[in-house]
Amino acid sequence: MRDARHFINGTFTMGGTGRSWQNRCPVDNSVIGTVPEGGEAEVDQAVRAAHAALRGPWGKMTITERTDLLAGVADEITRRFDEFLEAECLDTGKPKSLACHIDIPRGAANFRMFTEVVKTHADELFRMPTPDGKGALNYSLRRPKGVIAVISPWNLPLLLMTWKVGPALACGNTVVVKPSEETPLTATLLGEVMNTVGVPAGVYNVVHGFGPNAAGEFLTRHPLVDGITFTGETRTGEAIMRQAAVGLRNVSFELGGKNPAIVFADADLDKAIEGTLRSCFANCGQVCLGTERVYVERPVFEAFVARLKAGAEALRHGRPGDAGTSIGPLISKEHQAKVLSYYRRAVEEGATVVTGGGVPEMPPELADGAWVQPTIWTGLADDSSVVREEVFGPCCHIRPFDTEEEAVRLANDTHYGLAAAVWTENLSRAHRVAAQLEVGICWVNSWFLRDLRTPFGGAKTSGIGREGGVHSLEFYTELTNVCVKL
Ligand SMILES: NC(=O)c1ccc[n+]([C@@H]2O[C@H](COP(=O)([O-])OP(=O)(O)OC[C@H]3O[C@@H](n4cnc5c(N)ncnc54)[C@H](O)[C@@H]3O)[C@@H](O)[C@H]2O)c1
Ligand SMILES: O=C/C=C/C=C(\O)C(=O)O
Repeated sequence: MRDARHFINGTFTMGGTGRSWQNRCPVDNSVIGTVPEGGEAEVDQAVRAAHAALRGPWGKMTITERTDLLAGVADEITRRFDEFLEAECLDTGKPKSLACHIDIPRGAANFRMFTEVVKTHADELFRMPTPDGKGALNYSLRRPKGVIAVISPWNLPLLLMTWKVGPALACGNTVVVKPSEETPLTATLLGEVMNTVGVPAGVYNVVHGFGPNAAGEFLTRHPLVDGITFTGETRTGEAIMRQAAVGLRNVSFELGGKNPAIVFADADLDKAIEGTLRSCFANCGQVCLGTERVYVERPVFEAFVARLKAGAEALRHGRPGDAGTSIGPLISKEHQAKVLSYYRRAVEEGATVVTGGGVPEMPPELADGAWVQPTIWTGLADDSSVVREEVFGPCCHIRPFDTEEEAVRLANDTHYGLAAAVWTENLSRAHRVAAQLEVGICWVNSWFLRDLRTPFGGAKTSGIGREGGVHSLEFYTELTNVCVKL
């Protein structure tokens, strides 16, 4: 059994609500352990601890002392790599082969990289003429924003949580994290790391619980919270924005997507198939950046569909640690029901099911897991709900196109605007199309290739703001302009 605990002011605690829930592993629906449900009192304790820590040793550290500590956090995550891997795979059921390349290394990298950003970024300076001819100098100072509320989802729990905690702490803030109720373990484990490394009490806090009218909402409404960074569904973002309006707290949102891939006839088809198999099916399709709409230029449409089908059918469901496993379950039985409802709706809306569409046959000991088949459709109308709504499962719809203009129009025909992938060997076309796509991230001949210095976020209803590199500093710091008359 692996029970989770809140981590408040450097101490692990069950809190005082007396309420808890059972954390289940989606591989077989077995109980992993108990998670305490935080309420208003736990959130208040955590936020007050974080607020006090701003004025304690943490707030007095030099930038070198602070970044040395955070580099130590990265080292300690790496030293305890196997424990983080085990915990993440228990919570999510994802293949270890995936988590050991993506989730856990990025957990460490998110701390290491932002120590570099805060040490190396340049401040703005403007020289200003004055009537007396002596002039004035303006320069900007960056101060921590204060207490940051971090609300994170379940699909890449450690990666997405540390993507916010890393820069927030590097900038000198303190944090209260409300991890997804589905994935409490790695956030808890990170509390042990903070204590081992010597990060002062109150700098990193975790309160477990649910969203609406529960720990998540209490946290975003707390008057001592100075900024809210959230990754999750667009509708949750709208709710959090309303909560943040009271007291005018700033928000940074990374939200949903219905991401297109465009495959031109001149693409290297081997690369396009390999990349699209990953973008549609990696993490069982539960990646915000993942592809759910594929547009393929007509001359290669049939070949592309046939090859993607073969690739999807070659994926092997299994336990996270089994050697042949290439796809895990969805996060929960509840999410399985949602994804399967889209599988049914696709058929009702007239789709041709190229492959999948249901639940795979699993051995009896795994039969109660949240498994679904990788699924490919063709033939849906552009306005069908399966083409317009985010499913967040291992599925895509493939549609042919005839011209570059048509492909761009179809790709942009959505209220979302997170990511796109363009597959072409024509350099001019790649640049031309990328410039027209209404997205925060456009990959050309690749997918999920991440340089952590680059701006990351979504256009339209896929987000507000950008994080990454110096863009994270924009959110996690307040600027003071100092004007000095010479
Ligand atoms: N753009 C990105 O970078 C990105 C990355 C990963 C996931 N996502 C999106 O996340 C979604 C899947 O994750 P999810 O199901 O965990 O999202 P979710 O919105 O249901 O939950 C995310 C978090 O918000 C909390 N929450 C819910 N209601 C709240 C409220 N009213 N106040 C405060 N907190 C609240 C939840 O408890 C959870 O911790 C998908 O839509 C996916 O596209 C986006
Ligand atoms: O599921 C969404 C994936 C988001 C990835 C990142 O936020 C990242 O790579 O920083």
